[in-house]
Amino acid sequence: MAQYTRISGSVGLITLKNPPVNALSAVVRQGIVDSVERALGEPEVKCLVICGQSGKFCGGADIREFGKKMTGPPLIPVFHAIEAAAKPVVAAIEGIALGGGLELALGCHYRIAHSKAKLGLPEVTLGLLPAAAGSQRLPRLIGVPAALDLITTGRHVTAAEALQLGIVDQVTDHNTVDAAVKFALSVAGQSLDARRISTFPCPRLSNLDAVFEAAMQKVRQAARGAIAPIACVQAVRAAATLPYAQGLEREKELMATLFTSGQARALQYSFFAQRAVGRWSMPSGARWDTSKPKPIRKAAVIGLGTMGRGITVGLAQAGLSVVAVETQEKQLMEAKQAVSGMLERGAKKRGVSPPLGNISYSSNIKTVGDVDLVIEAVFEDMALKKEVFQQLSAVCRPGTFLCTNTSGLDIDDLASQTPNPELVVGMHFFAPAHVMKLLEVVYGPRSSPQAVATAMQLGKVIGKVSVAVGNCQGFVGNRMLSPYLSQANFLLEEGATPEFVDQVLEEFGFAMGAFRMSDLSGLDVGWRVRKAAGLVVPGQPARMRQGCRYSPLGDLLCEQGRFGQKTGSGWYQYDKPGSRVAKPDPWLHSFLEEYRTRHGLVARRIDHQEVLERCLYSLINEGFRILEEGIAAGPEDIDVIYVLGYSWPRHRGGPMFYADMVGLTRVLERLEFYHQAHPDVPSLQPCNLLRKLVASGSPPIHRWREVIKKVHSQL
Ligand SMILES: CCCCCCC/C=C/C(=O)SCCNC(=O)CCNC(=O)[C@H](O)C(C)(C)COP(=O)(O)OP(=O)(O)OC[C@H]1O[C@@H](n2cnc3c(N)ncnc32)[C@H](O)[C@@H]1OP(=O)(O)O
Repeated sequence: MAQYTRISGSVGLITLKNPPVNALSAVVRQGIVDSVERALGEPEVKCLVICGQSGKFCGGADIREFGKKMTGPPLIPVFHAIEAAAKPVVAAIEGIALGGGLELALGCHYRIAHSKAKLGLPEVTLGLLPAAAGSQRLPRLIGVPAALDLITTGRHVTAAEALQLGIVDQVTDHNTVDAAVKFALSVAGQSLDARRISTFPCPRLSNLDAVFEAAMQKVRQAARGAIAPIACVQAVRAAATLPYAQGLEREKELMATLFTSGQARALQYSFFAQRAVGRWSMPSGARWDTSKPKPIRKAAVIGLGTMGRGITVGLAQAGLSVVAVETQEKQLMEAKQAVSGMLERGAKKRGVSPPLGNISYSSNIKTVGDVDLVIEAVFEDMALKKEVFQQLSAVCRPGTFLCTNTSGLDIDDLASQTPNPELVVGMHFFAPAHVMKLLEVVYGPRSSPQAVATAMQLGKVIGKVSVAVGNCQGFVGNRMLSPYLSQANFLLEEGATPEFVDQVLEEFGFAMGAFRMSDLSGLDVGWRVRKAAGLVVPGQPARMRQGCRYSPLGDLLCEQGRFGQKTGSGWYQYDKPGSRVAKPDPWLHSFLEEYRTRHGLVARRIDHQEVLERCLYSLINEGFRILEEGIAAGPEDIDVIYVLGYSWPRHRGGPMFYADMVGLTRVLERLEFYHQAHPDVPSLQPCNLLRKLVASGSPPIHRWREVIKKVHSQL
């Protein structure tokens, strides 16, 4: 609702009340209309202030109303009524003014913000554009280049930047409503002619075409197929070239296309999925709301390689006290220098001082005796990790949580090295660990709910989106990647090139195709895992392992020392080791031809559809197996992992959402087709849960949990 009160007799105060973020639901919109009408009708009222309750101005349109039947007054006429008011209306912005929230403020005559407030038009991140006249008012207020930046990126700006850009008129460190009331009284009675943004001409640009061409090129490059950023540029162009009313029409047309698009659905699903993963549950019945985390004040990181350094930076930046341990003095000194550099660069960017004092460095593992939680981040080698866990068990005080940063090793096996396996959880960070948003929190069969809750909470404290998953080979992310990469390799055997496979996957929206990604992360990483799994043993049949098809192509490249970017060659060639520019490699093409000849394989023409379906559907099929086994609690967990950790295009929601969009029947049929053609590839065999979902009439993704529950109860 919107509550109307009077302050100091002559100020009408409208307070938006719709927890948690005062979104502009139908009731709130109606409340604003009624309150404005009332205030304008009261002769004693000289001016109005609009604010939000609980220190939050407004989080924008109510996203939960999208896709439902529209009720209540539409936003544009509401904002026009405010702008047209004959009494000054001041927005008192505390906390947030986002999307429709900022558009509401732009409809007001003045804007006062608290110094800690964040403002922005993030609609593009939901597959939309600021279609409550934001795309038309903002460029008129702050000019085209700045408006293009804000609207196409959706970034939030601080109150200080908003003041500099001219979005707000005043910033206060004190009570914002008091400041707004005082301000409103000071301007009451003055002419409002120069305060109605819709009447402003858009600031002229001499190089208008060049500015929009550059903006379009920039968003096309960054968008990877997303349509909303392009529509945002078109809407701002309308503001720059058309009268306000016509610009508004164009905004409406563009929004109509976006509003019902699959991309908007996917992005809005992704928004809620990222919040839903915080409400985790385990097959044992333990849940986020019944498991209390222990507060972590002091943590230790063991092993200061690339991952350990990133984790140390993340913890220190979040204000925790960190003991950083590396047993070799030389490496310790190098790590200290690197970590300090990362902290200094990060602090410079954020305009704060680097939290160097939060970290103490040591070459002695015994110095971790008084920490609340340890994150072991030594080399990915089970024997080494076991040794470290045994040492930790001896030196840590009772009750210390022991976490391992691993991308796939058995958490339970590691836990068995300690007298308290209930305190052990996996924390799978993604490189670079201080930047990447995703954290897989892996529980073993003996991990206590409190250990999981503590790791999830710590993830939140250091700014990660944490997803709780069960213990299995590769956990969720890497387990699903395995069939995807296998298919990519099989396609090479059958006649495709790395360039073609990558082109198809990048056109789908991945930042990098399977082969460019492997070159970046290093081919030796997978080689080591395959060796440990007993797959790379001399004397084995070349293309079969345990009765299943196997491609040794990656192993053969590694045997040649081709580890990817770091060695200057892998699936592609590079100018020099470490270079990032991948070029097609004639050597690789002849190598593939020789390989096919040696194994009697005849190259055939492979089309886009086959590449996409075999790579993506095998990955999705593994996702269904993971749900069936209870390794992930719901499809949202998998989708968040893929969007945040594996560069799955956000506007496609994630693999499980994509399967829902394609249609489960279609996914099942195509998997059956490919499995018939490749019976020796078990990952193409449709899994039981997928069949059950199709047999249940292919319910939409938000109802899959009901079917999953039934499948689990039958086990
Ligand atoms: C019908 C046609 C209308 C056309 C209008 C077109 C023009 C306007 C479009 C818009 O305004 S679209 C919305 C733009 N706003 C946003 O994108 C903001 C989204 N929210 C956020 O970024 C964050 O939630 C926040 C506001 C910065 C707060 O972050 P915080 O970390 O503090 O909390 P969260 O866990 O993220 O959120 C808490 C809770 O609130 C729900 N929520 C947040 N924003 C909205 C919203 N705009 N509508 C509905 N619900 C919202 C969020 O989902 C969380 O709830 P749970 O999911 O955990 O239950």
